Amino acid sequence: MEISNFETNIQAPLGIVNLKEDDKDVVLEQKHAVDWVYRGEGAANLVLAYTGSSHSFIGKVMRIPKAPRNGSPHVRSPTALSTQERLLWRDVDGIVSSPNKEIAAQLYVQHVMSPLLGSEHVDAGMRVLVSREFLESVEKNVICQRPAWRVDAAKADTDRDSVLLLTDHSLFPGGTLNGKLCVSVEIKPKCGFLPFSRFISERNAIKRSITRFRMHQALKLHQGEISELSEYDPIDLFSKCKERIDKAIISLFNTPQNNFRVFLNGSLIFGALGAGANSTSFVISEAFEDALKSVIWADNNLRTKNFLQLVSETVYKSGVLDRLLEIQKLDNFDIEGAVHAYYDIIYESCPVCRESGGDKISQIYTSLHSIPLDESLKIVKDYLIAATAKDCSLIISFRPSEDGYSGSPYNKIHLDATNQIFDYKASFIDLDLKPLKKMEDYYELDKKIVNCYTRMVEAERSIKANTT
Ligand SMILES: O=P(O)(O)O[C@@H]1[C@@H](OP(=O)(O)O)[C@H](OP(=O)(O)O)[C@H](O)[C@H](OP(=O)(O)O)[C@H]1OP(=O)(O)O
Ligand SMILES: Nc1ncnc2c1ncn2[C@@H]1O[C@H](COP(=O)(O)OP(=O)(O)OP(=O)(O)O)[C@@H](O)[C@H]1O
Ligand SMILES: [Zn+2]
Repeated sequence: MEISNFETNIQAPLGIVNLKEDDKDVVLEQKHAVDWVYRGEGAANLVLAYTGSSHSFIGKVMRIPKAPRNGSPHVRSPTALSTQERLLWRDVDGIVSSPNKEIAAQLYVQHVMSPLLGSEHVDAGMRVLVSREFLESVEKNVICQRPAWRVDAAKADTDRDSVLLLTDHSLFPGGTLNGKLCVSVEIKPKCGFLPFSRFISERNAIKRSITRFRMHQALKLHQGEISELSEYDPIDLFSKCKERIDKAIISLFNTPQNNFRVFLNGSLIFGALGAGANSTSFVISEAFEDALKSVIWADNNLRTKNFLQLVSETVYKSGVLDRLLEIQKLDNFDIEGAVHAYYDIIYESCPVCRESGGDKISQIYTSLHSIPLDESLKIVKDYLIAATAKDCSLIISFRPSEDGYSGSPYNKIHLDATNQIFDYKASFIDLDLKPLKKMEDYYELDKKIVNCYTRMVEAERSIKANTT
C-alpha cells in the first residue's frame, strides 16, 4: 500500500532517525491503521505488527507507549529527564537534550544497552511520525484483543507525534526462505543470580539463597496476580550447565506465566499475549504439539520435547545469556546498599538510615553517605542498568536451514533427535531505561517480597509441625 510523504518541521534529535521515503519523513495516518495488528503488550507499551505490503514496514513492529487511565499507578511523565537523571546519564550522547522520555530511552538503548549486550542482539529502532487519528484508530482496532485488566489500567497514548518502529523478531530477518517457516521463542528470564552484597541485612539473609523470582512468586500468589507458583528458577537458565538449562526450559513450558511464549510466523502458538498464562494443561500441550507439525520432523508426542531441546541447546551453545548475566551483576550493592546512594544524589536525607535509628549495624549504611557524589552516581547508574537487564526479554527465532552448514550468515544449530539444522538469531527486547524515582519502589518491593516469602515459609513450617 502507498504511504504518503509529508514535509514536516518536526526534527529528530541527535542520534535519532525518523523513517523517511524519498528523503521526506513518512507520516502514518488513519487510513494506514488497518495494516497494524495486535502483537502484545507489557505494563508500559502496546506492540503492533505490520500486515500490509509497504516495504518500509514489512518485518517491523510498532511500540506505542501507554497512558494510564484514571487511578492507575503507572504515571507517565511527558517531560524529559529530571535534573538528577540528566546528571546520572550525562555521558550518554544526546540524552541531556532529549525532548521527552521516549527519545531518551531510545538513546539509552543505542548508547548503553546495545554496546553492553552486543549490537547484533539489539535493535534500538527508528521513529516514525504518526497522526493522532492513526493512534486513535489502532487503539480502537486492537482493544478487543487486549487482556481486560490491561485495558482498564491503560490505553495507547494518542498524545504524541511519533512512535518506535522495531525489527519484528518473531519473523526471520529478510523473510522466510521459499515460504519456509520461522518459529520463535520469547523468554523473560528475570534475575539470574543470588545477590552477594555485604549491604544485605541479616533479617533479609534469605535473599542470598533463594532467587528474587522465586520469592516474588509468593507475593504474586498472595496478591492474586498468579494462580500457581512457577516451576521456573532463573538460576537454572543462567547456570551454563546443560542439564539445568533443560530443566529451566521444561519448567517455563509447564508454567509459562509472562516468562515464555512461542510464535509461528508471527502468530502466537504458546503462552498468552499481553499477559501471563496459566499452567500448561493437557489440552494446551496437545494443541502446541500439533502446531509444531510443520517445524519439527518428529512423531506425535515427540515434537514438543524436541522443540524444547532445540531451545535449550541454543541457549547453552550460544552463550547469549552469559553477557546478560554480567550486566545484571552490575547490581553489586543490592537495593539495600544502592538506596542510600540514591538519597544522596537527590539531595534528600535518607529515610532508611533515619528509621534504623543509628544502631551499630546501620553504620555500614552511614558509610555510604560519605562517599563522593561521583561514586554515588555510579552505584545508582549501575543499579538501573542492571534493572533493565533483569526485566528485558530474549527472542530466539529459528528457521530450517536451506543450505546445511554453509551459505547463510546466521548461526546454526543441529537438533540431533530429528537431524535438522536451523538458522537462528537471538535478540533482546524491552531494554527500557528505568526512571530514577523507581529506586524508592524497588526498596519497598524488596522488603515486601522478603516479608511475604518468609511468612509463607513459616506458615508451611507450622502446618507441617501440626500434622506430624
Ligand atoms: O519488579 P518486577 O520484577 O516485578 O518487574 C516488573 C515486571 O513484572 P514481572 O515480575 O516481570 O511480571 C513488569 O511486567 P508485567 O507488567 O508484570 O508484565 C514490568 O516489566 C515492570 O517494568 P516497567 O514498570 O514496565 O518498566 C517491571 O518492573 P521493574 O522492576 O523492571 O522496574
Ligand atoms: N521487536 C519485537 N519483535 C517481536 N515481538 C515484540 C517486539 N517487541 C515487543 N514484542 C512483543 O510485544 C510484547 C510487549 O513488548 P514489551 O515487552 O516491549 O512491552 P513493555 O510494556 O515494555 O513490557 P514490560 O511490562 O516488561 O515493561 C513482548 O512481550 C513481545 O511479545
Ligand atoms: Zn541511608
